Amino acid sequence: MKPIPDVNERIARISAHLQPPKSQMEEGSVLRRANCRAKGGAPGFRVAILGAAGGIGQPLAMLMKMNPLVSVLHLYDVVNAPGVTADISHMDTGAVVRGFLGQQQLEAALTGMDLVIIPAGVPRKPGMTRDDLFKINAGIVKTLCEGIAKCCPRAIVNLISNPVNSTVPIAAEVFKKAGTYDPKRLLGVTMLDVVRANTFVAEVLGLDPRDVDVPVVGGHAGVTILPLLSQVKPPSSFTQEEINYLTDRIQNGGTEVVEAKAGAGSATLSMAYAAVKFADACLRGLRGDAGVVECAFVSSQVTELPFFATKVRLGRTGVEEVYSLGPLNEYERIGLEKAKKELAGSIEKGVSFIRS
Ligand SMILES: NC(=O)c1ccc[n+]([C@@H]2O[C@H](COP(=O)([O-])OP(=O)(O)OC[C@H]3O[C@@H](n4cnc5c(N)ncnc54)[C@H](O)[C@@H]3O)[C@@H](O)[C@H]2O)c1
Ligand SMILES: O=C(O)C[C@H](O)C(=O)O
Repeated sequence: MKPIPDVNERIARISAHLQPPKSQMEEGSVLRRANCRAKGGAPGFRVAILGAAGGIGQPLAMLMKMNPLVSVLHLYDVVNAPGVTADISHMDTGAVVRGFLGQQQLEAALTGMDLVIIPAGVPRKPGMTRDDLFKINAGIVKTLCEGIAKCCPRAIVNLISNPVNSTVPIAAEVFKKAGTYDPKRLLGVTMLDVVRANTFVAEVLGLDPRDVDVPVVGGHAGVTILPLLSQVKPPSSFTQEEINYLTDRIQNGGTEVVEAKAGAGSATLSMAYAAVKFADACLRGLRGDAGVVECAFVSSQVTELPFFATKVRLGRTGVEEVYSLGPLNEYERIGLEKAKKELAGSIEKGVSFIRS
């Protein structure tokens, strides 16, 4: 009897025809593949998830395997990647799945990727702030971004690991050091704040959440999460009591889940949903779809801070336009000042982690 090849070997054989020529991994490859795709020729984009065996990583991997824009899905983790890969690879959807375990396989996981999604790192427990995760997650994000700079410097990066307000500046500094920084390609994922805001506002208004659009700006921690309720679509008015309730619930949505999970981690399922919604928007932008607009924490000139979350337009090169805040009411202006004060410190902490 012939020996049975391992999962990666079998997947590698099946998918050998999907490997793009080396030249396609360079600049312009995204455009060429997207153009092919529009004609029904090539099968889609190459996506890596770093931290794929985690609470977010697993459902995120499952949902990305279901995304028709994805042709190749690389699942990297320092533990359990083979099991998750074997499991996800049995789904009868188009994307070919490959698993990568441990630091020595990081480069293989990253080579040729169009989009890298990073949910690697430790989550909060009750009583902790997101900043309490800095000590561990800063180093993890640094190492992973060094790999990206080396192996897929043109990839779009979706950074989920907390504290996002500091990990995005860390990633930017790593890329600057490597000479590969493109601010249009680095995005901190704040989509869960928008998802929550849409849900909670819809509850108050008695609407279907799918019909509600709440811009959430600033950053991704406590008072830096600033919902702009004056700009809700469809246009709506709220009592001051509703504004206080909604702002507080949106700002503390993460803590609500951390406390409910009572030590077993933070939001994973709603986060995987939000991450896929955001990644799908990035892929549609890469494909060349018009009018793809989402909120994200990006390099920005909207305020005096170097990074800020606002609505951005996503396109073939990543963030193609960063929208301004629009008209704010007095309540939101006060919230903005508080958000900026806290954000400034978190951004500086991330920058100094790499520079000093
Ligand atoms: N941006 C957001 O809105 C948002 C929402 C929820 C959670 N998060 C953050 O996402 C992160 C992950 O949360 P989780 O619940 O999935 O945690 P988890 O502990 O369940 O999973 C994290 C995974 O990362 C892996 N990992 C650790 N070090 C790694 C490394 N060096 N390289 C690759 N993988 C590594 C772990 O093995 C684990 O599988 C946390 O920092 C959490 O705070 C962010
Ligand atoms: O709250 C957390 O620690 C996780 C995440 O940032 C969230 O908003 O759910």
